[in-house]
Amino acid sequence: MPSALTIFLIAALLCVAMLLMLRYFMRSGIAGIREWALANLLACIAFILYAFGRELPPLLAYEVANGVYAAAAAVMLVGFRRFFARPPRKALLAGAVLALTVAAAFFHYVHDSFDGRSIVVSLFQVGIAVAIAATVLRAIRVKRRSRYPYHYTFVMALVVAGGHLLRVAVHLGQSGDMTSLLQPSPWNLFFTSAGTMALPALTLGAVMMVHDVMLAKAEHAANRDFLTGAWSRRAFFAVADIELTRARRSHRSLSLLLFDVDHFKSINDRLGHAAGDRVLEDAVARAEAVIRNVDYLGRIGGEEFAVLLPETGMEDALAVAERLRASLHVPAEGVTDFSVSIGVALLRDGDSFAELMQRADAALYQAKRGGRNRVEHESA
Ligand SMILES: Nc1nc2c(ncn2[C@@H]2O[C@H](COP(=O)(O)OP(=O)(O)OP(=O)(O)O)[C@@H](O)[C@H]2O)c(=O)[nH]1
Repeated sequence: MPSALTIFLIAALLCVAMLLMLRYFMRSGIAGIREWALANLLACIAFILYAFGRELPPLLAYEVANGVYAAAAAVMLVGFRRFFARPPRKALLAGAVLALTVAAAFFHYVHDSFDGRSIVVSLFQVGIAVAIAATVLRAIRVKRRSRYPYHYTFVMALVVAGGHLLRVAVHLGQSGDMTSLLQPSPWNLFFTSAGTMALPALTLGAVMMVHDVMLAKAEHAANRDFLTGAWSRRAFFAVADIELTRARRSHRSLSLLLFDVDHFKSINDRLGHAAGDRVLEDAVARAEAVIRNVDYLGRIGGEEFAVLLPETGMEDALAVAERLRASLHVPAEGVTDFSVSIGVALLRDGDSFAELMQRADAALYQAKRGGRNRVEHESA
């Protein structure tokens, strides 16, 4: 059976490995990574202090080791809070770490009790683990591509909390039987090995979450127009293909709006390219507010956009188009006044997406010829 000393040293090395891995992810600039790295560094120091507890002065082996380990857990929590853009609550956590260190010192100098020290340390860890679980739980409800990293971290935090509660119960029930962290008793070895794995296990969850964010960012960069955030032309055509197949299979309607900013060239010429860019950003932001979140808004060309409306017939599509036209024509602060012309087409049996686009484009052309700032639909 390995000794507690060996377990602490292996755990310290594992924290070093986690630290080196987190160093790689640091360049992503994602919030929280620095704190997770610091937490692993602190845990590594604490494990070394615990490992050599018999050789070191008691102040280092007890108060400093427990204080540093508590700080590691608290900093881990700060990392999760920063990752999810929540206030880090550093002052509160620093106060809690200080209180834990004072309590550990009390159970050393005033009333020397290994049970007492173990119980306060474990209760502190329960609090931190529950706070991590609660922080991650709020984020689980957000729609994501993969929920696994968040579920994993949530469950792992609860397992850590459960493990520490069990340790509290064992210490309460076996008062006096265990006298040191380095004692080779089965319970002690179990809690040492499981407890030292807590921080690395939570770090794995953190790294999976970082990876998930990096994937989401890459996906966004690949599928979204850089200026406006609308679907890029390529991605829009890809989702349109999927929606077309779905509409055919379910015999549901599918409509397409094509809209184009009127006299956009003259906006650029009069006010400059930056003012033109603001019009495009504003057009997308306001159009997003008009359409449903099941609709797709894509930037098809320079100042031309398309909106795909699943399960929408001509009458409803025309109503959406009119709402869109009217809402974009309202002057907005910081953006020059502009209007859009809109062409509307409805998917017909046997249509390809190119044919649907062609008919919407013809309707848009009619709207332009008819005087602009208007909606036209395809001819029957
Ligand atoms: N600011 C800005 N301008 C762009 C961008 N992409 C394309 N353009 C400009 O958009 C203008 C499009 O002009 P036209 O196609 O002549 O259309 P228009 O002036 O809107 O005229 P109508 O559509 O007939 O009302 C061109 O001058 C392009 O250079 C962009 O990302 N930002």
